[in-house]
Amino acid sequence: MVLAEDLAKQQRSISIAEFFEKNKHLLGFDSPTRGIITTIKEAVDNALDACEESEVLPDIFVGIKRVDAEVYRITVEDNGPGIVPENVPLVFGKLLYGSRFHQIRQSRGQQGIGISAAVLYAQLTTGIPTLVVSRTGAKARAHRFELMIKTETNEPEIVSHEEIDWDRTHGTRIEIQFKSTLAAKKRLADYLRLTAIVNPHARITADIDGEVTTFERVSGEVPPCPKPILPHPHGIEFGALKRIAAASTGTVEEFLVGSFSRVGKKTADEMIALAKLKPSRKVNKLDADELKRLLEAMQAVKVPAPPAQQCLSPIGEDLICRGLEKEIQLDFVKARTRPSAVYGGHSFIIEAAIGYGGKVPPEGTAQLFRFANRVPLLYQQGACAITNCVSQVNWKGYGLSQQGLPMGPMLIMVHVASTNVPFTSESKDAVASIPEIEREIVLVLQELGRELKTYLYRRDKTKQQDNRARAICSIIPDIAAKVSEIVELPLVDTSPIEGKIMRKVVAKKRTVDGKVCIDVNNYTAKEVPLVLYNLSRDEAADAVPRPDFVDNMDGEYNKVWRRTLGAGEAWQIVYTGSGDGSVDLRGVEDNVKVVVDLDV
Ligand SMILES: Nc1ncnc2c1ncn2[C@@H]1O[C@H](COP(=O)(O)OP(=O)(O)OP(=O)(O)O)[C@@H](O)[C@H]1O
Repeated sequence: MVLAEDLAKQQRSISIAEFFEKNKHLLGFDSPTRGIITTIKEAVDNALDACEESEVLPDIFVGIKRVDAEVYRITVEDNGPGIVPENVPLVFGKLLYGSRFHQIRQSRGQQGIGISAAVLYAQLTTGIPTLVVSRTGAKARAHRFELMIKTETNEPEIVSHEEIDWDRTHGTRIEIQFKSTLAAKKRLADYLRLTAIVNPHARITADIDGEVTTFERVSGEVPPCPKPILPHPHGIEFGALKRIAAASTGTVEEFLVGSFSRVGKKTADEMIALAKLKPSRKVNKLDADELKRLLEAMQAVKVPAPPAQQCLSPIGEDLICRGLEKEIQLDFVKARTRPSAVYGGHSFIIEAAIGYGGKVPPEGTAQLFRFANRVPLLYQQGACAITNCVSQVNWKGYGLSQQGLPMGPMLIMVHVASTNVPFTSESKDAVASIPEIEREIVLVLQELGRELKTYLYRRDKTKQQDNRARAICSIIPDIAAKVSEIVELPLVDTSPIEGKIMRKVVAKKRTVDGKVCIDVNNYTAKEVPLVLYNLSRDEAADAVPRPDFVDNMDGEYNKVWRRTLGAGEAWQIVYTGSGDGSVDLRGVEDNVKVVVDLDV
């Protein structure tokens, strides 16, 4: 039998770095393929957080380069505030070291593990130290470090350190090398695209093994950096209360007013009375029983919700739509930002959007984009409360078929913004099932579902009317020809009649001065888009609307529109006015027609 004394010889404390070296899957490093994505995600999250904190428009470079058969070098460079040289080794060489863990506000990073876990993974797979260059401003020189982590002690090991010249005035560059593959290229591209959608103020340039893509920003405004708030009395637990009470020197009343958000003198007195304490008692002298009573009273007394506008930074409906439309061509897109709500004393806001049609693949279930604090969640979709909520909604009621998720050319985006996103694990892949959060997600999806239903109804109705009108219009020229033959009068132009029936201007193609032109005749328009469709639907769907068409208008309003079209192109302009117009269609294949839609 093993004696307690024998066991005692084997018992020793475990450093956090040793623990995560063995359990790297808990941090999102379960496979070499995933390692690349997790590393980039952690570094880009940090870059975006840092830029937001210093109110800089992020300009982020992400590079992946194969340097050996199985070894990849990952580079992430930002134009953030940089990191002071004394802290660089701790930020990258020590797990559980960070600036956000103790703050109650929305941020991408929460735990202080992310980037050091990537450094740990690199040294585990290749043994190569991580290179960090950081500069804090024009007056300071850049510092270049080669770093590793001493796993037994969870302390940084500085392999080299020197001051260098760097053409960036402020920012941070990190280069990590580890064993991996580029098997997850598509997922990586998805991650970058989704990051760009929810960070419309960021420019991200990615060089993935020589393939360069730039995600341009659609907004030139840095979102306001969420401000930290004090804990809410409804979100505090006994251990935390005991710790902060022991560190305070004032009276119970001063403690309540000074240490918690939304607690004024009146609320504090109510709590104190309910806990049967004297307001003048020193808070650090309360015994365990008194603290328990105080906690119960703090949670029983009604307190307004935490100040969400201050500590949260939702993206906003307009920017969500613009972000989605920039990356994905859609026929319909609507976004909603719910009012702030609270779970367990933590503020949160749910935002969501639905996109339909356009270039979204029509087969299969809807694409679901999940985000938490502006970070895309790429793994564990099935284990996430967001997925659950999407499946809970009765999409059939909104005219869609459903197999868990709704079916069809649809995308659903849900963003949970909170001072404390409840993740199911440290790898921050899935949102835990919290009834208050789930309720808000379902509500916002139902709101958007109703909007989508209205859109689909109108679209189907218009399609039906169009089909009928088209059937009638197709026989009008024949009738006109027959009538002109019978009455022996010249053939009249029936296009205005066809236009009236179709509630569109039907254009006629003709040749003027050797140029193929399309005339757009006799209509009265308010603000109408002129759409040039190639009859091949696929080609038309591929063509990008070109607002620059307007620049090519000759004269004012109802004059001639001229623009040379390439084969297979479709352009859209907004035209205000009425009258005749013609479009120069030199070089266009024969199968182009012009339709001015009047019912928009
Ligand atoms: N590029 C950067 N620019 C400025 N500061 C940075 C940068 N990267 C990291 N930091 C600082 O280093 C700290 C630790 O980063 P780390 O990624 O380990 O944790 P985190 O982002 O706080 O939380 P999480 O573990 O949830 O990602 C951050 O809190 C931040 O203060």
